[in-house]
Amino acid sequence: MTRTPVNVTVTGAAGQIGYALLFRIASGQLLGADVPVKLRLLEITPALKAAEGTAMELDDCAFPLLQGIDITDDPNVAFDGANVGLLVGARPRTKGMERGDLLEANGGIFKPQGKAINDHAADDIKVLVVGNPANTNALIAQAAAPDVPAERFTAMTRLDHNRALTQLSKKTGVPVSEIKKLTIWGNHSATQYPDIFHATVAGKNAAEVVNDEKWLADDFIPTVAKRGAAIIEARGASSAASAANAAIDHIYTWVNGTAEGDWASMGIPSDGSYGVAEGLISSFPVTVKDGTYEIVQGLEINDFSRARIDASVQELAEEREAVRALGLL
Ligand SMILES: NC(=O)C1=CN([C@@H]2O[C@H](COP(=O)(O)OP(=O)(O)OC[C@H]3O[C@@H](n4cnc5c(N)ncnc54)[C@H](O)[C@@H]3O)[C@@H](O)[C@H]2O)C=CC1
Ligand SMILES: O=C([O-])CC(=O)C(=O)O
Repeated sequence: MTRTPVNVTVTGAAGQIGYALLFRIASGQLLGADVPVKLRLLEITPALKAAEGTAMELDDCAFPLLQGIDITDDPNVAFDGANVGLLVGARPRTKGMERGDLLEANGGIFKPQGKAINDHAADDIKVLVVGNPANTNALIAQAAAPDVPAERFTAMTRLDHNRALTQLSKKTGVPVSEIKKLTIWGNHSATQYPDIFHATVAGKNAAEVVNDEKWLADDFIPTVAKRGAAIIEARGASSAASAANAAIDHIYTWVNGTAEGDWASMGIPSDGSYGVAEGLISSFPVTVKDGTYEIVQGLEINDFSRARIDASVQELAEEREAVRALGLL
């Protein structure tokens, strides 16, 4: 194999998403079946031993594409030469914590990681933030990396996109493979807006096929937006394999492109499109070609959608103000 390996850095590698993610990266599902990878696992010091255990298991898979594993608790080492950064490790909210406490705790994680990316990553670095609150954590990391093009910092809403695909498939009886152009707008939070008005189901407009605004407002949207909480309730732990799967989908799409006649949802820095304040990392419909994404332009936004997009964007603006007040931007 002569191709130069791609350096993939995963933070929070010993966590539950990390465990579901690393084996798929090493098997070629992140970048392609012919792309060799080197893994860099970043963890906090007390979790290094667990990360070593995962690395031992990776060794034991004898993946032909896996050309090395480094484990470290130093972000400067973890991101040295990184081509892809999957920022999964984050401080989850625990009892008694206010949102502001969470933003502050995560600032302590994403600011130094952003700086390490700025100082050490490869020129083509692509960053996906998974750790919550993903959009605002991405903003913190981006702000700490002024030498990296801002558009390289993205946040994950692909899990929401995939959840919406399945809910729509169940409602219409049409397989997910025949559902296109669905959009998640806004924040990866309960305010997100899954939009089917431009989606197609077996070639027909999805909203017309469904023809049930009550289902849309009272069933579909809350089911998708609150799915994370429903998984925690059912499993006793937050989504892990589905989150890892969405991270794989997000990067695979970013590197290999969207299919003709379809688009994906990505949390990306707003250029002001669709009235989303510039600079906020908000989810948009995007097409991707040659490793570059573009916001789908010209979609008509009806009143139903407008109110919901605005509410989620308002929440993002408030989160930005909160981290700004904490000196994290
Ligand atoms: N955007 C999305 O759609 C989703 C986001 N998430 C979020 O992903 C994050 C990770 O979830 P899990 O893997 O289930 O959590 P987890 O608690 O199992 O693992 C997190 C890992 O991050 C590590 N970590 C903490 N601080 C770190 C630092 N400074 N550097 C490197 N590693 C660090 C911890 O030691 C731990 O091993 C959470 O914030 C969760 O809310 C989860 C599901 C979906
Ligand atoms: O809700 C959570 O804590 C995990 C998450 O982001 C999701 O499953 O969408």
